[in-house]
Amino acid sequence: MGSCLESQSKEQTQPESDRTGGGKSMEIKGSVIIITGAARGLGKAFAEALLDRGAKICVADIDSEQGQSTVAELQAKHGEDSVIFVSCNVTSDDDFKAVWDATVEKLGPVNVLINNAGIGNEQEWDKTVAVNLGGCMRGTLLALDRMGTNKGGSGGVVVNISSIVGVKANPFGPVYSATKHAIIGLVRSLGVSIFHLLTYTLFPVLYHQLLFSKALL
Ligand SMILES: NC(=O)C1=CN([C@@H]2O[C@H](COP(=O)(O)OP(=O)(O)OC[C@H]3O[C@@H](n4cnc5c(N)ncnc54)[C@H](O)[C@@H]3O)[C@@H](O)[C@H]2O)C=CC1
Ligand SMILES: CCCCCC(=O)/C=C/C=C\C/C=C\C/C=C\CCCC(=O)O
Repeated sequence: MGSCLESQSKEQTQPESDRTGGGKSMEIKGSVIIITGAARGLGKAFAEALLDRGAKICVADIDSEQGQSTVAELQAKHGEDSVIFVSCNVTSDDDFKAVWDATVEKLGPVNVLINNAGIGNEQEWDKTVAVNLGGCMRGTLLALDRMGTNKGGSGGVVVNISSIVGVKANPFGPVYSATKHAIIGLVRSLGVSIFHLLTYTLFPVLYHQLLFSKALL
């Protein structure tokens, strides 16, 4: 974390209302947005809503078949230049960097990263930590490196997807719940210590999707 906290003293004097990194208000139209885990579910819904508002989207997902199918569907509605698919396992530094580079090359400089990819495997708990928490940490630190005003970037926005069980206990899924609590700790701590980017956390409650349906069967 050392490098991302460089030269914070100047930014710490910024007023709370001016923490977009670049100090500019956010315009969705024309923004370039990477969404992890957007092949389906909530991530796909974010992509649809943002495309409707004029953003350009990179769908970054480990499921290439579903990701390509989703992007074909979205391109049919919004055009080939508006949305791309890049294969990405969020537990891999190399994959994340390749997604960033491909997005810049095909869509332009990135303005927003949405760390949405998540799993709920309580048995293989280390995988759940690696994807849910590791994916958010890796993406947030990469975004700071690529967009941070302290690194010569223009600033930007990172949105990390937590959950209602990130603020409430969930005895049926303690590992999943712990990762969602940790995401809030990450964003809270970044929010008070560095202003090179604007960071948000979302707390969805329940959205019908495949994995959750399977978990209930
Ligand atoms: N569905 C819900 O009601 C809620 C969901 N959430 C959170 O929202 C996010 C999305 O959830 P859903 O859309 O429901 O899940 P989903 O299971 O429908 O979609 C998850 C997506 O992430 C992808 N993915 C999984 N592992 C990956 C990896 N290692 N690298 C890249 N992509 C990977 C999957 O291929 C899939 O496309 C998750 O972080 C979840 O914890 C939070 C609260 C409620
Ligand atoms: C009352 C439980 C509310 C859980 C809200 C939530 O975060 C739901 C997420 C659903 C899917 C997320 C994607 C992958 C995780 C799969 C299952 C998680 C099951 C939730 C749990 O074990 O806590």
